[in-house]
Amino acid sequence: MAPINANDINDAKAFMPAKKVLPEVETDGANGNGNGNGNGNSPKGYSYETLLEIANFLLSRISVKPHIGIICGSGMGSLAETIQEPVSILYEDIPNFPVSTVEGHHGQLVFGKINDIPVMAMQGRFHYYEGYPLWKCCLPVRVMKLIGIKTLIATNAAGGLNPSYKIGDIMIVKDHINMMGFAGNNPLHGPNDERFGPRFPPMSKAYNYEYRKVAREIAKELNIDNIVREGVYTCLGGPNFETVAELNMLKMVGVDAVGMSTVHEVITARHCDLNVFALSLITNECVTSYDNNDEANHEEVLDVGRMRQDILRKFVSKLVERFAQIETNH
Ligand SMILES: O=P(O)(O)O[C@@H]1C[C@H](O)[C@@H](CO)O1
Ligand SMILES: Nc1nc2[nH]cnc2c(=O)[nH]1
Repeated sequence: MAPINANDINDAKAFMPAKKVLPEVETDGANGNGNGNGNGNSPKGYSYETLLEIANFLLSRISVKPHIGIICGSGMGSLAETIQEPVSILYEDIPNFPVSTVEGHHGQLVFGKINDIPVMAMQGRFHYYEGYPLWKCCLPVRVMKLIGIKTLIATNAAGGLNPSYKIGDIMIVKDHINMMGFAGNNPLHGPNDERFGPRFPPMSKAYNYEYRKVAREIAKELNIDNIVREGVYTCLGGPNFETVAELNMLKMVGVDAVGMSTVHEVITARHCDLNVFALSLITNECVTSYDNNDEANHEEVLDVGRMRQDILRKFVSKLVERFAQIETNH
């Protein structure tokens, strides 16, 4: 057969069904799996130098370096409202920074103090389902490291899979299952920059044991230990909530709560040696039976965040205070 050329292809288009307009999704320009830098130029993500520029841009706007970084989960942005002497910087004003596209994620960094401890909070995180490759979802974690953060507190909204969990419970994350990583989608995919961390970072102690112990003590002091649990989290790509069969499979492999974030942030944080604490607010009970007519929805997720905001603010304030003490004693 004669070879086809560009004109043949154009002619062929005339016989195709009406063209679908697809949203722009960032890929690495190689295999389209979203692990690359999003501009098609290299599979690496932003260079160390670009991240340093972002960190320096932020440092030029603040007078005190933060020690603890907080990522606010869906509907949990009010955690950043406990920050005293706040300096807020919109994501859209930060060079090379992604922007938030999800309701319940405000889209700004807030610097200041909680209980006199310098902190920075992400009021809004980035998710894979928004079209960002995983490395880009986690870019702020590396920026935190470059700014001088020692400890990351990641919060998220999650569906409760453990049948003993109730809506409004707070689950201290003791471990995760990296489902997206099983399929090869990992924020550390691509060439490794040793300035951040090793090629093969261990993950068996990802969630700091001492922090978890202190968190359980704080829960008792605040008299909320009846709603505080400890369990295993997993992240799926989203944006759809899970099917009954998927949830039953996850339950079988030991998942207690399911969400769409955190795991890749924690991997990135541990890679660059940040201490990690994470918690999930259980915003809905996962539907694991075909007889149950309930359906998960984002409005409910945001409502439960609002309902629990006072307790979460008190809990996180105490965590910040005690984690900072632990770090000074080390
Ligand atoms: O940012 P998080 O993980 O808290 O958000 C969860 C997962 C989805 O983004 C959203 C679903 O309601 O909540
Ligand atoms: N994947 C997932 N994410 C959530 N975020 C809040 N609830 C849920 C849920 O049930 N599933």
